[in-house]
Amino acid sequence: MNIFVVNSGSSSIKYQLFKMPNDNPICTGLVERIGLENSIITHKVYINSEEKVIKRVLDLVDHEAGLNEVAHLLMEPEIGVIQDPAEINAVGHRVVHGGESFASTTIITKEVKEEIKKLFSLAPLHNPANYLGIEVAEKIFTKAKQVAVFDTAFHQTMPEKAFRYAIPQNLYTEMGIRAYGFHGTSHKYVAQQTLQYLNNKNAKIITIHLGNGCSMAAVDSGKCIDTSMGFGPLSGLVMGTRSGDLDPSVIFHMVNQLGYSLDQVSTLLNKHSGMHGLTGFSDMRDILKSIAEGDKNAKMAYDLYAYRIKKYIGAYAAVLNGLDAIVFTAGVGENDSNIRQLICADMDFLGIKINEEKNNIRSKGIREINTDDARVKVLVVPTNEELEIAEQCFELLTEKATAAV
Ligand SMILES: Nc1ncnc2c1ncn2[C@@H]1O[C@H](COP(=O)(O)OP(=O)(O)O)[C@@H](O)[C@H]1O
Ligand SMILES: CC(=O)OP(=O)(O)O
Ligand SMILES: [Mg+2]
Repeated sequence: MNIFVVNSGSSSIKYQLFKMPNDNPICTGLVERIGLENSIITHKVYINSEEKVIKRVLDLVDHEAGLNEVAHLLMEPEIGVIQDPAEINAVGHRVVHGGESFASTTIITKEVKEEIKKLFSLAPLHNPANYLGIEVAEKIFTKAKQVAVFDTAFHQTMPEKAFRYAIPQNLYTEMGIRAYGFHGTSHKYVAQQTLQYLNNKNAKIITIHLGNGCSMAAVDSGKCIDTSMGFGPLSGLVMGTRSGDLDPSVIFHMVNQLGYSLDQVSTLLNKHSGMHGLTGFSDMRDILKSIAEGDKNAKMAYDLYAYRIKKYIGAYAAVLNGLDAIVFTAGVGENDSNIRQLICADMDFLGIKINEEKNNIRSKGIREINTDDARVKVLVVPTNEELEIAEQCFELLTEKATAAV
């Protein structure tokens, strides 16, 4: 079954094509700078374990232009991996917010699209882009089943005391105001990889996803029991452009005393805060460069970023009542050894001790970076949201096919 996975962001599209049940992608790619001059497509084709990289610089005005170009690349003579869009059996979409309507992977219908649309205001950086990705894929891959995999789904196992806010009851029962949690596909994937690595399906672990957006999850026996993002993907950790945890009084003060509109506050907290607000840069590589150049402000921001994560590790070790492993993943978590070192420093009372040499080794697979005598494993586990999405689509569609027989 050919499953094409689309992860649409506001200005980018990540994609992978799988011939399931084979876990190795046939091709992968990234479209960046959509809507700007000089958009870039990096397309990789894997033939007989050899990687062929194609880079194209184009002006892609929108996601439709981006996905159309990707479809051409999939079919291009010489590097093409299919001959016709009809060869794609399913398109798996990452959809960030599924609210309480979607606890699992779902075939996209008109009604499902309406529900996703209703959740735009709760995930303004993500759901509109995900929705657009679905509309465009429907036009290009007309014969394919369109499937949604929700970031929120993995967190649906949280107990009520973890997902409820202490606000009047009807706001939850009638309006659905509660914590949902995000990056669930990534937390689920790395948690499962970790349980396999530890050979212990009952392990207590903390997964730490540090990408542009950042979140953590407390996972007991493979089930999420708490997570740092909430009603929308804004709370919890300090992120590239998002503030993370903030006393709501700050918002009242900004609106009532400083004259901000609510839209301005939303833009400020979602797009101009986090590391970007603190340093002017959202990309950790730029921040590391500033620190190396002696920028004290950048160092303070880096310390704040690590400190917030440390606090959540303490909290989650408590709610898990024990800890077997902490797991770093995503762009920053997988690549920035300095942040891992800073987060894990002075946590030996919890059994967390990092081996500096192991921490600095770069490799592609799962890596153990704790000292030999540490009680808690510290792991770097590369995430693969696209593979997890393909597997969930495959499972759903083969189940449906079996049920139909
Ligand atoms: N070598 C590196 N050192 C530090 N940070 C890195 C490195 N490589 C990538 N990153 C960080 O990873 C982030 C992107 O992570 P990613 O998981 O791809 O995020 P997203 O999926 O949200 O776009 C970048 O913003 C950058 O800060
Ligand atoms: C939910 C979320 O924050 O996603 P991303 O990290 O892709 O922005
Ligand atoms: Mg991501």
